[in-house]
Amino acid sequence: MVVFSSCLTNLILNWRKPFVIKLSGISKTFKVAKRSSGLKNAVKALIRPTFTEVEALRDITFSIEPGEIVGYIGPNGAGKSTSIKVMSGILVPDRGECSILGYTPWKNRVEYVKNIGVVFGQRSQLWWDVPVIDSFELLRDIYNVPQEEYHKNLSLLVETLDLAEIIHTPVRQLSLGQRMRSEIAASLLHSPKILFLDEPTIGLDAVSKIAVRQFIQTINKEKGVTVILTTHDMNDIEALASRIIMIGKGSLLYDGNLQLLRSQFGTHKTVALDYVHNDCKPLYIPGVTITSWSTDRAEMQVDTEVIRISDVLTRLSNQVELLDVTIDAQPIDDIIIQLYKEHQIS
Ligand SMILES: Nc1ncnc2c1ncn2[C@@H]1O[C@H](COP(=O)(O)OP(=O)(O)OP(=O)(O)O)[C@@H](O)[C@H]1O
Repeated sequence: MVVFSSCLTNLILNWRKPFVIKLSGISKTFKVAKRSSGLKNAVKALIRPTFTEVEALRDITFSIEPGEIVGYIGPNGAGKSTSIKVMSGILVPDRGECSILGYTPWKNRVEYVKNIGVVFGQRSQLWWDVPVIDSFELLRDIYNVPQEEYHKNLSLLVETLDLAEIIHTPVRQLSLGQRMRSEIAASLLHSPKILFLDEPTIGLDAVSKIAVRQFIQTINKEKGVTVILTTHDMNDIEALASRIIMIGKGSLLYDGNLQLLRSQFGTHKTVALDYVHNDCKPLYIPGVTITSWSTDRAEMQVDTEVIRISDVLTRLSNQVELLDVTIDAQPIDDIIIQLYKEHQIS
């Protein structure tokens, strides 16, 4: 299994480090009513309902240090949102322990939530019909934020998230990107130490995505906020997270460094060559898959576990006069898909 050695190494390395988040053996099963189509079956289900169980989380264990940005990834239905709900105290797990800043999230909830911020990209914590600023003021009162702290945070958030022009607009009139920036601001008004972001860039255009990413980096660097980020966008992960935790079908599949994941699993490189006009046919080289070949340019995938790039170039330079070479690492998306396939969770 790939939970693997890096997981074990992490556990050993982190043995004595302080943790802000520690999950140990967290499991959660949902009981779902079975429904078949047709009126007869609907009546039957009403009289004698039958249930099936969905194991959303199975024995999830990991720890996170203060100031980390962790990418929490996995395919649809993997259990990411369920994990975030457990960590933010919305859901109580069936088994296992969870300690966040010394709190058990689903106990002492009122005190606990003063320390965390949560953004669900698909749901809003803002009041739909009132201007953004009114929601902010309500949240200030709910979290009991002192006036001075509130105003300091508000002006910083308005400036960095570019909210000045939309703060008096009712939420229902905002674009998705404007709403998301307001949601993120709302989650930070009470100066939380930990921020849970569940798909914060979903549906955003490229400019808004970059703005959200830059902001996450800023609050992490300048305020030391620990960030747990779930996303399907690997660009978010590459831009923000040096560590990823990957789950699939409720189980932990990988916990480790993004670069390590690349070097362990990213064994394919894309090589493009430009050469002096030449009519020769492509060479067969084990470990090399030619994806295009013309009289002055060739593109290929090289499996670096089979052959080194330098050996490929030496063999090809015997055949053509090289003008230019471009080598691209395997995109992280491909590596992730490969891992999902290996675990049969795609
Ligand atoms: N309230 C619920 N009742 C029943 N089943 C649920 C409930 N919430 C989640 N599940 C199930 O638990 C599993 C994990 O769901 P979860 O929403 O945590 O996945 P996810 O990784 O966040 O997926 P996505 O990327 O699609 O948002 C899924 O099979 C889902 O159908």
